[in-house]
Amino acid sequence: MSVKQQYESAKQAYSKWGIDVDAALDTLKSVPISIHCWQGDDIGGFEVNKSELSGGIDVTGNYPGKATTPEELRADLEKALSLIPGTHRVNLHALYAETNGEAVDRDQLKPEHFENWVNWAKEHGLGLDFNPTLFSHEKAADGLTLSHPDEDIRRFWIDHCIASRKIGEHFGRELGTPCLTNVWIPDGYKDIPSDRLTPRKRLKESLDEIFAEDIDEQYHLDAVESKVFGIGSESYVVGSHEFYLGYALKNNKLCLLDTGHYHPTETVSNKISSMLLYSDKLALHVSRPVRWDSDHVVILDDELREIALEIVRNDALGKVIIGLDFFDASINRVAAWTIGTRNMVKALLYALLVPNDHLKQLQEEGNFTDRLALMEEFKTYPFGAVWDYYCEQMNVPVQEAWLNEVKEYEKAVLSKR
Ligand SMILES: C[C@H](O)[C@H](O)[C@@H](O)C(=O)CO
Ligand SMILES: [Mn+2]
Repeated sequence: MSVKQQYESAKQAYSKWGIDVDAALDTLKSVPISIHCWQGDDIGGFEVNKSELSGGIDVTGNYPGKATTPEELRADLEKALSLIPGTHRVNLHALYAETNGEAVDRDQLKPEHFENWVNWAKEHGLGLDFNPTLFSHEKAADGLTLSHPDEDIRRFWIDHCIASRKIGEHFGRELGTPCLTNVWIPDGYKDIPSDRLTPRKRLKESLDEIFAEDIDEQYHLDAVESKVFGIGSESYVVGSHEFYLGYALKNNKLCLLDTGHYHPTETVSNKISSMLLYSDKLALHVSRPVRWDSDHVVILDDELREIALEIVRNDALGKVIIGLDFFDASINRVAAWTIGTRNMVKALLYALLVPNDHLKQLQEEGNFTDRLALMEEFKTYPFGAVWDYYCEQMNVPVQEAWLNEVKEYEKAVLSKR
């Protein structure tokens, strides 16, 4: 049977439950995933005075062929994007600035340092998102930035974040789609603090300065990302979940939930509905923590499906901004992007093909037997046939055919680096 014939047969199975598969695919096409550029070069960036990766995060593995120039990184992203169905976005960090060999410190960064990225995004019809980089820098050597006791260091990072918001606004104006600029800081302590409040007060004051200027939401959105611990900040993180939840609600900012930034049995899927009762929008960094915030490539596991279900069944596709955050240097990096992003899109498709309203009704009626039975049966409905058809329609390889393309790219391009 052809992909189309299998699709037609799958459509019939879903139509029994009133699910319009064609409409689901139309919806899916309109959902952008923000693909993080940093999977392509192990969060190295292109700064002239490059520092080692710091901030309590780590990339392990030494698979050959990582991008070492902006041109290589963009070429690798293009390859991955050609294997992922849909129109997506690319998420940049400040350390991906291009400064023509001149050392420009982060507080001095300007939109012009990202012109190549903007032109490239225009050429490929992509939106851009942005992150100030508050790690891998001598002024973050002790793991403190916006909450630092030293005023000069704080000033430097505040200015960097202000500069980053202007860069994000520029992206939004140039590309006609708002840029999400997300602030994540590594600040915290290895051992038990004697004062948890003072650093948090300083962080709050720094954020107030950073966000003092309003930027039109048509071009730019602000997000803040919390964390539970990092390497070297095991006992205390200044920007905890509660800190940013409070800050975001009070100041009309987006909370960004990274799926690797919570206690191991705490799930982001269970937070989305609560948070959307109090904010119009929130943002995600979808990652895969293995025992810690290890940033493994996203797989189609239960939690990914549950996150997608929470977004879809709560009618929140326009409210939850979906970004990815993983970095694995032990496998082909183009494959890592492709696997992780295809899985995110697959999870959304899965969620669109579940009779969500019927299942909600069953719960309201207290019919938990039918609820469980159907939720389980839908796991093996012919979702794969719909996915294959979607890939074919979107002119990207069907099933594992993309892997051969990555292997050819590795042979022709990556292996020559
Ligand atoms: C590089 C990313 O911005 C960084 O991973 C941050 O988002 C994070 O999740 C830190 O743990
Ligand atoms: Mn993150």
